Amino acid sequence: AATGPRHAYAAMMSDPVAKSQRVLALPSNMVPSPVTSKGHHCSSLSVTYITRPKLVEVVGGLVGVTKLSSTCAIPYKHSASDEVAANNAWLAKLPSALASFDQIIASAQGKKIALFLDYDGTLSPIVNDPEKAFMSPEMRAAVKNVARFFPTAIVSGRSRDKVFEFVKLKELYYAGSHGMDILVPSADSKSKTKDDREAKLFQPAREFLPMIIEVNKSLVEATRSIKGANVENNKFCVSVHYRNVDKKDWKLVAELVDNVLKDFPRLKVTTGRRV
Ligand SMILES: O=P(O)(O)OC[C@H]1O[C@H](O[C@H]2O[C@H](CO)[C@@H](O)[C@H](O)[C@H]2O)[C@H](O)[C@@H](O)[C@@H]1O
Repeated sequence: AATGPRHAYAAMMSDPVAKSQRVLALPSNMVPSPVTSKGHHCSSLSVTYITRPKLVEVVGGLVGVTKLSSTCAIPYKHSASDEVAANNAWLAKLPSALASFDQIIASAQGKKIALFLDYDGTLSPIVNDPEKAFMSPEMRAAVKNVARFFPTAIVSGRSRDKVFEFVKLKELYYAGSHGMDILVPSADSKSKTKDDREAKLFQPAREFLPMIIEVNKSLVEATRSIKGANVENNKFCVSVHYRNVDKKDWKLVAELVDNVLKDFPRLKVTTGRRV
């Protein structure tokens, strides 16, 4: 198993026909683990073999649906040229992985593969109401399919429960609250040890929960008078949405948030898409 990947890679490099026919040897998990019919779990090392065409088919299927989802985004309510410029600068710095798909597949040969997916704007289109950011059945099927071959995680700023409510796939890893709430999927029910069977939970910021509840309350109060502002409790973090706020009040929303945060010096403010 240890030398398999290197041999497969060498074969593909030296033989052009092999590029489309030989198998890739892929260790099956981020953490060494056997692959079961129901997913991945952590107990011993094994290798999953997947052909290059299959790899392209599986990951390409997901990429295809993701492209559809990305282009379905509802047009922004407030168009602004400075925002377009900022977006272009961001894309220049971090070009879309979708444009380099072939390159990614080529460099994946013989490597241990795990998929980390964002939810909003990746698996679901951006919409004005965060409660309605639904995933299409086609996207769910594509994610389910890749998770059969690779450990697949969804990393989101949302609460883990909320993401699961949208995605509904038990075999995935979920990292909610920007990674502060991680759930490792439970293993096959036939697993020998109780530890193996139970899903594993990592919540390194648990001590901050009372503080987050308090900050959520203060933010709701502070933004109450701003039409269109919406506070979303994401368990270990809080989002203040301004997508539906009149553009002239965006600065005010930012000031109100900063003002509340002065009382919580241990918390950090980050920004996202109209959030
Ligand atoms: O880091 P992310 O996983 O991308 O999370 C960032 C925020 O995602 C969600 O908001 C975004 O999607 C909404 C639904 O399409 C949209 O209305 C909003 O404007 C976007 O910012 C989520 O609702 C937030 O809590 C997250 O902070």
